[in-house]
Amino acid sequence: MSDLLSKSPVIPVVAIDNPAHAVALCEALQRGGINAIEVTLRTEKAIEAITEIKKHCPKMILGVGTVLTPDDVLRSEDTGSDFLVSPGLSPKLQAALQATELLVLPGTATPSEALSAYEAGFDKVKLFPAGAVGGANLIKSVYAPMPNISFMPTGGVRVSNMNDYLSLPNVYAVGGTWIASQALINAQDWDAIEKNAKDAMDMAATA
Ligand SMILES: O=C(O)C(=O)C[C@H](O)[C@H](O)COP(=O)(O)O
Repeated sequence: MSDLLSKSPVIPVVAIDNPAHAVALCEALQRGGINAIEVTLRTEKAIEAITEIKKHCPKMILGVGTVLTPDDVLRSEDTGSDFLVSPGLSPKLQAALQATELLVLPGTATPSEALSAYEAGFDKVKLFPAGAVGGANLIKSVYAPMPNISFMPTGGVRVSNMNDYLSLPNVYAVGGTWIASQALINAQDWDAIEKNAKDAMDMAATA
């Protein structure tokens, strides 16, 4: 299960307003070479969109993002998704995340939070909001004292800085909205999303 993300160094973080866009979005990402997606629970129809992807895009590694509550964990499990991502951890959310069989990538912003997440059983965490809390320098600095914890930075990651992160030994992936923004999805600009995906994968190949 922890190898789930090893084939995708880049995770598009998306907010889908219209579930009818979900499959075309995944197909555009896949044409661009990306086979993983994190669909956030930020929109009203997010669960419907996730269900569409699960049904029609079996090769997509499917994550649910913006998981904030125990109820979000249960709703996400019901969709048959592969992994869960949260922007942070609270005691109640942590207990619910410890109870799931799914791969969990909890949000952390400091070394202490990363250590707490590790103690709770999570050795792959997300660093959020990465750019605002120290970026690649922060992740680089914590490698020596905490080499067993690895990070997926999100928040301020773009094609121009993604390799600052991916070149570090304790980064397993980068995530972000720049590949498939809500505006591009709503405009159904699949060509632009395919190009952004391809550019990101081409960049990742040189990390
Ligand atoms: O809500 C969540 O659970 C998230 O996953 C947060 C997102 O990862 C960031 O908001 C992405 O930030 P940008 O790529 O800078 O737009």
